[in-house]
Amino acid sequence: MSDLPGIVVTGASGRMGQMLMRTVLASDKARLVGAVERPGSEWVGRDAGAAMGGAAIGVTVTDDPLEAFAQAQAVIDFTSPEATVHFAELAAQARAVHVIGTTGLDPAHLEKLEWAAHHAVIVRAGNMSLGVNLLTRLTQKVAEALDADWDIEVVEAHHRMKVDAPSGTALMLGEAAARGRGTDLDRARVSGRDGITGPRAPGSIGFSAIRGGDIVGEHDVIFAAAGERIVLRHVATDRAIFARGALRAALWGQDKRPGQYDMIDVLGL
Ligand SMILES: NC(=O)C1=CN([C@@H]2O[C@H](COP(=O)(O)OP(=O)(O)OC[C@H]3O[C@@H](n4cnc5c(N)ncnc54)[C@H](O)[C@@H]3O)[C@@H](O)[C@H]2O)C=CC1
Ligand SMILES: O=C(O)C1=N[C@H](C(=O)O)C[C@H](O)C1
Repeated sequence: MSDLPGIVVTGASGRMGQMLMRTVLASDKARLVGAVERPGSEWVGRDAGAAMGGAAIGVTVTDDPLEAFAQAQAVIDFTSPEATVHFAELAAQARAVHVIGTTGLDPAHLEKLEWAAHHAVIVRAGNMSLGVNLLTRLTQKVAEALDADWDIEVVEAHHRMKVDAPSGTALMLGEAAARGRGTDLDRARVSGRDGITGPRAPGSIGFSAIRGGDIVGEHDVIFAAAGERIVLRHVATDRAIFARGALRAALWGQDKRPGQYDMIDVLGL
């Protein structure tokens, strides 16, 4: 039997789940040992490769995460906040690295991840791509260099099926801008203006979300001053960038101590 790290992908039938399974199957650094879907999914009980429309791969999609995680060195999880919190507990019990791409987690969800991170490695990021993580660094630097005369706005666009807003990436970029400016995003954040809003609150960081069609993910960080404007932009055209980052995180986490990490740690940025 191969000693390559065994990976379980949760949310196997999802947009990211399928991309993740293809990425792991194509890798010579890891092997796919499990695929998990929610109870009631028509994928449960089917071979994961066949369910994706290809050849059988010998991995049956299951709705029993506990059984699947017991064979895994890492769980890659792009599902929903409720599912992710549940998986964190089970991955910690199995001492498997838990790579979390799920977005839309609220403070109560994040608190529950704290417990799990005492027992196992968690790598979580609202965006697993190299490009976006580099952009967070650039955003922080630009925000550090500019004074409060420069208004900061984050604009994001995603496909029509996306359920959370602002996107996890937009929040990462907003956090980076707030850090650079020495402020707290929770206080500075203004989302989705509508109606008679009055003039822009000085020092605020604004978020706007566009939803439509099959847009993979686009993010602009706008620094606007009187007479000039800087726009930092990332455009994702292929979900493979997120899957590659997630697999890299799963491998990176293998020899790390329990705790919470992000893609800046993984990429060494
Ligand atoms: N961090 C990153 O780089 C990225 C994060 N995402 C995030 O990943 C998440 C998923 O995105 P998509 O794949 O587009 O969504 P999707 O809706 O296509 O897939 C989610 C899958 O999770 C499954 N699921 C839900 N609850 C489950 C449970 N209890 N057990 C097992 N499976 C369960 C659903 O049945 C579905 O197949 C979202 O939060 C999205 O924002 C998406 C792309 C990149
Ligand atoms: O739901 C998506 O599709 C994406 N979600 C992540 C986010 O919320 O930022 C990452 C990427 O933009 C795609």
